Amino acid sequence: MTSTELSTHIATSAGSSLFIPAPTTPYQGDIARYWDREARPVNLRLGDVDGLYHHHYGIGDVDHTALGDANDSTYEKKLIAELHRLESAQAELLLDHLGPIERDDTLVDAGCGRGGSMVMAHQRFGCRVEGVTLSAKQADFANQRARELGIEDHIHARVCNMLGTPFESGRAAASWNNESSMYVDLHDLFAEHSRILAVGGRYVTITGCWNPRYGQPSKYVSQINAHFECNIHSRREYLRSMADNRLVPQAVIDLTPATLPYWELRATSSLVTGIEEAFINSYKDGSFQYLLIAADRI
Ligand SMILES: C[S@@+](CC[C@H](N)C(=O)[O-])C[C@H]1O[C@@H](n2cnc3c(N)ncnc32)[C@H](O)[C@@H]1O
Ligand SMILES: CC(C)=CCC/C(C)=C/COP(=O)(O)OP(=O)(O)O
Ligand SMILES: [Mg+2]
Repeated sequence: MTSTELSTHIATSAGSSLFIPAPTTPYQGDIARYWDREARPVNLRLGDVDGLYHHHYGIGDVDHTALGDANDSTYEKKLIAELHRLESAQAELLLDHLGPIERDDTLVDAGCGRGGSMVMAHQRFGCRVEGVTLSAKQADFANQRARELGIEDHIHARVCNMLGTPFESGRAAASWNNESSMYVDLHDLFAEHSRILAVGGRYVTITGCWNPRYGQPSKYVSQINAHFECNIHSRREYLRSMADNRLVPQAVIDLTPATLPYWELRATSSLVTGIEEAFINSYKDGSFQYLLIAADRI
């Protein structure tokens, strides 16, 4: 039994397991503080559009007819709605790859943020969704949104290290990391997903990863790491760590071309955060890729 498994979950019998949380590190304390303090307009203004708050990026073609004339007084509002639509389209694509999910299934969102993807998953499948985040502020926000929507019986966010969750082994029908895998060691991560997933369950991640064909992380990838205090992994590490933990890829989709229109539109908005050029340049020079990987737990 790996140290992660031992420190994570000492099961005595169903329902009476003794849960010992995975150790947290000073780094995870910093990440918790980052997200507790985060309040960027680019995230809050987009979430205000329909109450789905995301901390991930968009995919798909920009609907320029929806934007209208850039000189129109309503243009900024339409641009925010369009950026948000593209971010919600990204979550829809992730959900498309979870496979057949029943109302009595349980899903796990590892690194759930303010819970936008959790709400979308429940609205699509009618199932239960458990989310974990290091940020108490995010967990509270997500649970408040669930109460406002009257779905608090179905979705729940908690402060918990995704490397050591309290969830029973082999019970999750599907689980995912939506732009949250770059904060943890992938072997530890996929060992925990492999533990909580049912045999035949589905794991999905949408992530940015550095491209081994480029050679090493580029300066743009380093800028993104510094901006978010994260540690972007290579595409090779994802596939190797999955294989070592009984996760066999069913689909690997390069979403790089699909995310560029979002970034090019975002770079024209008043909500820029300064990281836009690093994403655009790294996608264009091939050093960075935006991938969806869907894998079966065998
Ligand atoms: C970029 S946000 C993505 C949020 C969400 N997946 C979404 O798509 O909106 C990254 C999330 O990962 C969470 N996170 C980072 N490291 C974590 C860890 N070790 N355990 C649990 N959550 C973690 C952060 O708290 C944050 O909620
Ligand atoms: C693809 C990669 C490597 C992403 C890193 C993880 C991350 C911080 C995503 C966006 O969060 P956000 O929506 O809070 O960021 P922003 O403020 O830029 O919109
Ligand atoms: Mg954002």
